[in-house]
Amino acid sequence: MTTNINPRLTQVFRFVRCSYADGVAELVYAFDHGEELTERVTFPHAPALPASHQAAFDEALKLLHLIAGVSYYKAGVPPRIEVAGGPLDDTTANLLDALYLHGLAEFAYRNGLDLRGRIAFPRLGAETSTSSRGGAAKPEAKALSLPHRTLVPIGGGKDSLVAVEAIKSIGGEATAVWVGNSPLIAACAERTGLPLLNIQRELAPGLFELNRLGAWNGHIPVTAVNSAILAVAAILYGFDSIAFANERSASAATLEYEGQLVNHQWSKGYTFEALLGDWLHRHVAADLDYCSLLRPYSELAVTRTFAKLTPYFDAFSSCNRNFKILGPKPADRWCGQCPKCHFVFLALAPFLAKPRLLSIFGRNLLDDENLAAGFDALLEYQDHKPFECVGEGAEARAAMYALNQRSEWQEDALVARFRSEILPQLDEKELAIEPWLQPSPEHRIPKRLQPALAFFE
Ligand SMILES: CC(=O)N[C@H]1[C@@H](OP(=O)(O)OP(=O)(O)OC[C@H]2O[C@@H](n3ccc(=O)[nH]c3=O)[C@H](O)[C@@H]2O)O[C@H](CO)[C@@H](O)[C@@H]1O[C@H](C)C(=O)N[C@@H](C)C(=O)N[C@@H](CCC(=O)O)C(=O)O
Ligand SMILES: Nc1ncnc2c1ncn2[C@@H]1O[C@H](COP(=O)(O)OP(=O)(O)OP(=O)(O)O)[C@@H](O)[C@H]1O
Repeated sequence: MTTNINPRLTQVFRFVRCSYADGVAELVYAFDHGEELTERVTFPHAPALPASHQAAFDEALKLLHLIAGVSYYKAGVPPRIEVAGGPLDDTTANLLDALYLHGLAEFAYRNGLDLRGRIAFPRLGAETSTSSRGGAAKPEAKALSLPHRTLVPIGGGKDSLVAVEAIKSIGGEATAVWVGNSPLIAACAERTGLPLLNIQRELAPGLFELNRLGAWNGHIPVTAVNSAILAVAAILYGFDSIAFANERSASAATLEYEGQLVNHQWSKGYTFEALLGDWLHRHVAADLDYCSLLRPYSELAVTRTFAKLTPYFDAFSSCNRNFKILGPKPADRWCGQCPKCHFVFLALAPFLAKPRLLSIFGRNLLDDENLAAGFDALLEYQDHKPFECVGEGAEARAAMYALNQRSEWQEDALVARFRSEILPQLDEKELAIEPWLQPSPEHRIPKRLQPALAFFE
């Protein structure tokens, strides 16, 4: 299909319509009056929806349409946004304005764009005074008596597997769910021993055509898209909670640029979690909880816990090169070249026997001088943190410092380089690993799941 317009030259991005039938959601978008772009999400073995759940389902589907539009909007970033159903209430417009601005901040930074003041979802009462915009705050939606069971999304990496085992440790009823057709994620999901749910997502083919025509391109907040898909799934299949595995460190910005914080992982952060969690309570169901089970923990606290989960060692991978839709994937599960491989190696090293770690990665990344620049960026030494899902610079430094004190690591090329070149510029009092292992009190985990936090002690 050709869309034969250059989206960079368009004036309006249109949320045209969304529909659902027989397990398939269709989400339709267009630029100006150009050809329609249709994304499809397929829910397997979808049960019939009880009439009492229809309104909640429609709200969740509408939000999925609005959130998934970010993949297409970014191709042109035109000055105006139109929503077929009409203007949005304030909470919905606030959620979307924030998601598109912050979730596309890396995209904007890398393309030299400034989206501030450009993204404005149409909102009720916007044409009248600002103080009365959107009318009175919407009360909570009614509770749907959703079954006490949890959707646990699986990403193929360590974090979601830790969340699975934490829920299993309290005998919680849970289903391992994943979006897309990655065999690696499927293998991890199967390894959990939980019931499985694999939802398919097909981007509009026209997007790839737009990319070939020179559309704007770059990172999108994919966790928000997956979250909205799972909110629809929770109502459809009957789950009262969605427990992501987004660690505390995900809220930390990658860099600051002209007064704006740019966070590659924005939709994994706490601000988005709170916005979406509150929105679901108000618009969908008072008893549908959206949270991250790992929110109190740093990356290092998570890797310490994961280091005990040996049955997953030959199945998991955090290397995002495995998850590309197009293009080559690594020959084995770890490419060894990307920031995720570097960070996970470094963050697991203080908690795993060295031979075990080397057998997971097939090599010793800390003994390879060619990788110095990659590890420097993780330490925020002469560079900013990479645009990837990696921990904070300070926790990477704490991990490296811990290795520098271990005889089995001390002589490896990049640990020795840390000692001679970087350490003299640091304050050793700030390099202890222990503070990173302490949980923070900030989280939105529902009472029913809170006992699972004991798994991290
Ligand atoms: C796998 C990956 O890292 N992909 C990023 C990469 O995309 P690339 O062009 O190399 O290949 P594809 O992933 O195959 O994508 C093809 C095109 O499709 C567009 N696209 C893809 C998925 C989607 O949901 N919407 C889309 O519009 C994409 O723009 C490509 O042109 O580079 C892209 C540009 O920087 C990234 O956007 C791709 O990231 C994927 C959306 C992705 O799934 N990435 C996750 C592995 C990821 O980064 N997760 C973050 C979550 C952060 C968050 O806030 O959600 C993380 O773990 O930190
Ligand atoms: N394809 C997917 N389907 C459903 N959820 C996903 C998918 N990819 C990632 N997620 C979820 O998004 C969250 C963030 O992903 P992330 O990549 O950080 O986690 P991970 O893959 O479990 O661990 P790691 O950080 O080691 O890669 C996790 O809860 C993960 O389960």
